[in-house]
Amino acid sequence: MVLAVVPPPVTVRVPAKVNLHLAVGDVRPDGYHDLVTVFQALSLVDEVTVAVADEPGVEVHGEGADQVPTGASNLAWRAVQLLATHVGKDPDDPKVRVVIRKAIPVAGGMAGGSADAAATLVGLSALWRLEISRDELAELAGKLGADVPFALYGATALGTGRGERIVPVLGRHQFHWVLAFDRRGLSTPDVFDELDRLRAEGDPPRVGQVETVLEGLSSGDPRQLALLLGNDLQAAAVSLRPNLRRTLRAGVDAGALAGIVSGSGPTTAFLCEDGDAAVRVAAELAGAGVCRTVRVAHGPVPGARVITTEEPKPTPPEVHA
Ligand SMILES: C[C@@](CO)(OP(=O)(O)O)[C@H](O)COP(=O)(O)OP(=O)(O)OC[C@H]1O[C@@H](n2ccc(N)nc2=O)[C@H](O)[C@@H]1O
Ligand SMILES: Nc1ncnc2c1ncn2[C@@H]1O[C@H](COP(=O)(O)OP(=O)(O)O)[C@@H](O)[C@H]1O
Repeated sequence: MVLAVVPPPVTVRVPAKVNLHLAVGDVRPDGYHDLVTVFQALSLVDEVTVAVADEPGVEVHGEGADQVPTGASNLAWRAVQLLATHVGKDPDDPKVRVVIRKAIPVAGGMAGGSADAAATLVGLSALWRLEISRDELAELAGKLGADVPFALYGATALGTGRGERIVPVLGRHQFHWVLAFDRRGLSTPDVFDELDRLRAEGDPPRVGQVETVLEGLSSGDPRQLALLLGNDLQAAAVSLRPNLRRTLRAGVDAGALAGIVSGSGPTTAFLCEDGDAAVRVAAELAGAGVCRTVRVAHGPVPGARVITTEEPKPTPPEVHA
């Protein structure tokens, strides 16, 4: 008698990111821009469960689920196909179901789709019991999108190249954030295009040196860090969504130390003095009517990691003669 053991589903928790510093170079021949960025992973997380299934596919629930494709263009599904190909499985019949529970706003500049892809890579590595290092997964992740490798590592990190080359930034200080979600998302390529347009017409502001931001981080003083936050894409995001100017002002009026557009936006992120201040700022910002939803978060937090693996449940015994 042989027991056919189906491996149990694997659930992975994966963080959103904010860019504390985002310096954007000129557009390259491949359409990408060279970046120098400092990512921080925040306690706003998606959860992704991967399971062996006869009916493969992706299900999406939660924040913005109706705006996320469930077919082949879902970034998590592209991660399934890429990893399957990499390890010699059939990418068109991977026998996997992916269930995504979203809290990260869709097209919000917080890398939610990238997070789901990174979580899928980590989940499948556990489900398929692959001997594969984080660095090898990061190589694959970079093929899925510029932001995907960071979601594997989490914490705070320096990103260069397209943003996919990651070096950890050490530090033990926690920072407290308020996040304001806008009513609709913004397309990342549209925001980069808008920056190119603004630069062709004039001279939108450019962020300073990354070294000063790294010093601000290591001081652990949110007041110092607040002075150093900067994002070259902010002018472009505000140009496409002028209402963000009002949101940024409202956050500071509510008591935040500084506000910034997160990545390509339109989510705005407000750095606060401490956790209590963040709760107060969130309450006041929510009452100001300048955004759809407000969340409190802290960072840095770890990257994509498995949170549950139930004991294997044997299927009813199959008797082989
Ligand atoms: C802007 C950032 C900042 O962290 O984050 P988001 O705001 O999207 O979360 C990232 O660079 C987004 O990374 P990601 O969303 O993974 O980008 P990709 O899918 O690789 O690229 C989408 C498109 O964005 C533009 N793009 C992206 C990265 C980069 N370094 N230069 C670019 O010009 C290109 O037009 C590209 O076709
Ligand atoms: N798993 C996913 N979660 C969210 N968005 C996804 C996913 N797969 C594909 N997308 C698409 O990717 C686009 C960018 O989404 P997202 O990663 O949330 O935003 P951003 O690039 O601004 O951080 C969205 O328009 C969405 O339709």
